Amino acid sequence: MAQAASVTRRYRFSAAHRLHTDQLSEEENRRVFGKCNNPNGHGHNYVVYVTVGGPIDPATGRSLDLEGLDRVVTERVVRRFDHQDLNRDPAFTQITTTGENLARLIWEILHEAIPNGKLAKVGVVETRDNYFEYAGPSSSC
Ligand SMILES: Nc1nc2c(c(=O)[nH]1)N=C([C@H](O)[C@H](O)COP(=O)(O)OP(=O)(O)OP(=O)(O)O)CN2
Ligand SMILES: [Zn+2]
Repeated sequence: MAQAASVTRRYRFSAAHRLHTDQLSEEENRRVFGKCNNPNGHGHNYVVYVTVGGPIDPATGRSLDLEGLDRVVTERVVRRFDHQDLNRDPAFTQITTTGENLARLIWEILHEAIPNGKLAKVGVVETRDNYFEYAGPSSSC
């Protein structure tokens, strides 16, 4: 029986954002999001870790074609977000541009494109100290 393994590949993009939601008043936004609600926004050099898994092909020793993964992530994620204002992205009109939401959005984008349930996890590094992960909807939901 083929053994399963996982591979994690790192990607980068830089983007601006502002933590703000129309569901709260201006004052509540300032209280909840603090300096991250600054109207001028701010930027991050985001690092995205994409983990994919599957059986190891006995002939190649690989569980995944990394070049294929690069194509998908570059076209669908890096090109979409690099040097953009995340708050202007259509996916963020109703949700805040938190790391949690960004990790989930990237997972959803990649889940459509990566076949056979191979996508295991998306990790997003936002700052030196902030790291977010999303691994798909919880089975209990
Ligand atoms: N739950 C979340 N909280 C915060 C998020 C988030 O995505 N989810 N994001 C931010 C900011 O976007 C922010 O830019 C990072 O803020 P902070 O952690 O304060 O970053 P600093 O490096 O400036 O931290 P200091 O400790 O103040 O140096 C905030 N919260
Ligand atoms: Zn931020």
